Amino acid sequence: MSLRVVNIGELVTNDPSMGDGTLGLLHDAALVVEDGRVAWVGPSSRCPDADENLDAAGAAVIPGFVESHSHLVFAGERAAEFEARMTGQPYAAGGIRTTIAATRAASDLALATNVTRLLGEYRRAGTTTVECKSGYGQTVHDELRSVSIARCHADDATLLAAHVPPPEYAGRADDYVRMVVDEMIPACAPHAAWIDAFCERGAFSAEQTRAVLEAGRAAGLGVRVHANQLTPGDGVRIGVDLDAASVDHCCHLTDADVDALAQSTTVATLLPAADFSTRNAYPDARRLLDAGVTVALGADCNPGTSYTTSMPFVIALAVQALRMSPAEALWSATLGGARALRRTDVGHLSHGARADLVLLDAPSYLHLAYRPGVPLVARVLKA
Ligand SMILES: N=CN[C@@H](CCC(=O)O)C(=O)O
Ligand SMILES: [Zn+2]
Repeated sequence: MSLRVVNIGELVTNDPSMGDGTLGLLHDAALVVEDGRVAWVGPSSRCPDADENLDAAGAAVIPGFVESHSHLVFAGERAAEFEARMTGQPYAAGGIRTTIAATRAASDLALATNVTRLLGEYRRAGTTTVECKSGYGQTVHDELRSVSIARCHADDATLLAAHVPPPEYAGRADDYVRMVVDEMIPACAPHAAWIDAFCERGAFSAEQTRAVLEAGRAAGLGVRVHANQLTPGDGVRIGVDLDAASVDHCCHLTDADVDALAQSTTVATLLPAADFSTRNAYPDARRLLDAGVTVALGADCNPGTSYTTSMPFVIALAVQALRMSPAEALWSATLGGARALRRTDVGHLSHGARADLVLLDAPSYLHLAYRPGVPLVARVLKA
């Protein structure tokens, strides 16, 4: 089964060998998909035949967005906490416990239904690859069902074993970490691809974070970290030490953190929608980019700090608030996300890539940032 997409006004391939600049831009282009993969890319006038035809009518086509950071396995919502924040309360990691209580009380069906609802939102807004974390259970039983639901519905499942010490371990975070290492990781690792921990005041210390990540890595999981979100700390350093695929948030970095990232293969994943919704400091994206760090952008959908699934919104925010160029922002939301998940098959439209295409209701990808808040995703094709 093959499909050809013709009359593409502007095609973003993210392959510099195929077109102009880092985005590998082509104009008046066409693309052929065979068995879910990109089989041919070139000028529309020379496009080979295919079983089916799709006329893009001069619109822009981009790779599907790659979301490398989401928390979709949860019950309930926290609009009241949001209102309190918007009227003066600071965000603190403790709000996570509200969602832990609701998630523990929810059925598997309710949790899975929430995940598929949010994945549908992501898809309609152009996202074709989604990593999904557990983390609102924080018992062996609840993390196991959370990570199993994540694996069943999302592309990549992450065991966020250390999100916040749950209420029954209040004041005993070391005991909680011991339970995670001895019981939770052995039970859950077979169902996940990644281990994650929230290294932050009010969540887990540097030593506790390292213990959880090392145990996850020893169980065969790749490493990712919630690092340096609310305060400066050791999360980035630990992530780089453990060859994390990604350190996420990165709002409070020292020069040493930036240098360490620049000399590593660890991606810095920026989540500006969380900073927008908490009114916290944005990360310094320019400092990271100028130092040569690979930067990804994610929406971080979760009920506490970032209840959005819109990567176009994140791109617009990255351009305005993080001072990224429109091209940098699109790259970071597509191929940057793929790098953060250590995937080579998504985030670009080179020959052989998974055919994840987004047709925009716009002549250029620039409109994603130029027309903020406007639903420009006209059609989404996954594989
Ligand atoms: N930072 C920790 N985890 C989430 C927030 C979770 C919550 O507040 O429920 C985040 O990525 O922003
Ligand atoms: Zn998160």
